[in-house]
Amino acid sequence: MRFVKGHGTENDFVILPDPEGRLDLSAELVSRLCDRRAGIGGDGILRVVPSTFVAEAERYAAQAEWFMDYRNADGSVAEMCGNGVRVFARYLVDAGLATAGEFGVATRDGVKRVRLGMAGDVTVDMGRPKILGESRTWLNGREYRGLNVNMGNPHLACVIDDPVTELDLDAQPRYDHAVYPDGVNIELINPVGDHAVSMRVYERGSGETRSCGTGAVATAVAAAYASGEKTGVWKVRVLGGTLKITLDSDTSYLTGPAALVASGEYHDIAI
Ligand SMILES: N[C@@H](CCC[C@H](N)C(=O)O)C(=O)O
Repeated sequence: MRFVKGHGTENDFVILPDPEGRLDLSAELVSRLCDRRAGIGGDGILRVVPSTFVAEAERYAAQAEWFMDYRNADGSVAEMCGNGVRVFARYLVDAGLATAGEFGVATRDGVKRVRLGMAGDVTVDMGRPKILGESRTWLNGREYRGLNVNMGNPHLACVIDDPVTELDLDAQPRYDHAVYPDGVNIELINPVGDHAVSMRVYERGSGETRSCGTGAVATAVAAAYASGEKTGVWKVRVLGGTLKITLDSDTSYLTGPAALVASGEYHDIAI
């Protein structure tokens, strides 16, 4: 199985080119690939498949030739991945499957427009964040309140007073299952300056990661909400770097680096 390894602010992915739509990705295979000791290692998988070959993406084929089939490291399926789309776009351009400039990528949350040059940052139009109220999480013996933000996938974005650097995110923080029946990505946020925040994230299906693009947009939404704003540009510092989020009145943009770092062949040895 051919693979390429890439990351966006150290949110890392195994990219699997599947031009003929032949790969059968079971949850077990995904978790073996993402295993950091016995596999290639990654927070998730990006299967690159023509939209016309996938029932759930066929309707997007006219606007987006390629479908990003995203899987979390535990094998679960997610609707969207913001850093993943940026890395996916970088891969398409690098592999000669798309031309630098602007184009659409099909995802389970619809078509995302990406903008990139031959090198440098990648910007994605992430759509309008949906604020669905407030909710709570419990970790390290504390309760934190936050905003329920849907970016195609579910988020709980909490601006907190405790320093995020001191949180223990080894285990899944508890959350309200009635609000999030399909699980949730949880962001813990400290303001660190004018329109600048520091964020750590516990991702559904992957555990703590060094960055999360959809989570960074949810973070900017929560930070803006906390300061009574609706639009503006926010810097979100994550463990793996910095992302720029632009909140417009009718959409949001995620900008940051995307790098391809290795390629090779995977030999699946199920033990
Ligand atoms: N890291 C991603 C989000 C990946 C999906 C998430 N874990 C979920 O299950 O919703 C990003 O950059 O947005």
